[in-house]
Amino acid sequence: MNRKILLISGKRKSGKDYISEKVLEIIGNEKGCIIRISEPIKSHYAKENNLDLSELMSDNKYKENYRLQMIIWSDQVRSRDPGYFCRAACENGAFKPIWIVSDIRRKTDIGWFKDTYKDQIKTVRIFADEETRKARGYIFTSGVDDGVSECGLDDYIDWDLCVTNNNSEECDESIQEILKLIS
Ligand SMILES: Nc1ncnc2c1ncn2[C@@H]1O[C@H](COP(=O)(O)OP(=O)(O)OP(=O)(O)O)[C@@H](O)[C@H]1O
Repeated sequence: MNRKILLISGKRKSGKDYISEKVLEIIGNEKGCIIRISEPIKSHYAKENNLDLSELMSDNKYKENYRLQMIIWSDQVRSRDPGYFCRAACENGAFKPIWIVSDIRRKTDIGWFKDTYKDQIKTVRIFADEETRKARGYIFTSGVDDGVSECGLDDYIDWDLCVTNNNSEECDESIQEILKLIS
């Protein structure tokens, strides 16, 4: 199947999930789906450590408590197989023609998608000011915000589209730009 695949990246609380959900609302569930690389990371991690997966999947403190440990554990898995979580995440979207991958964090993620799906890929970077991100609950965490999962794409310049999401006007404009990429 020839797909359109959006790879969405941005710092913590820049609004990756929020914008991905809004784009999906417009595209519709028939055509599109959101793929989260964090899903297989969380489900495998929860299983191994006997944790509550629904709490890990939610946008709350429980997830933040485990974020650093999950990063360390998932890096160990990635060092053996860089595409492991990307491959597992994509199994969830098999039959949909449009995929929105809402949590691209590493050059190895982009590399795996480009190698696997070639010119079906469009990359998007979302920017939000630190002040805005703080208002959304971002608190600098050592080991997370200075690590590769958060900074690995800071120097990536090959984005198909860069957008901002500091307020609802910017968010609406950004959504329109993203939709143009897959029209
Ligand atoms: N344009 C917006 N208007 C109102 N609220 C927003 C907007 N963008 C994001 N938010 C809110 O900010 C919070 C963080 O957004 P979101 O979870 O999408 O960020 P994220 O980049 O996916 O974060 P993380 O990397 O931590 O998963 C959420 O509560 C979301 O509802």
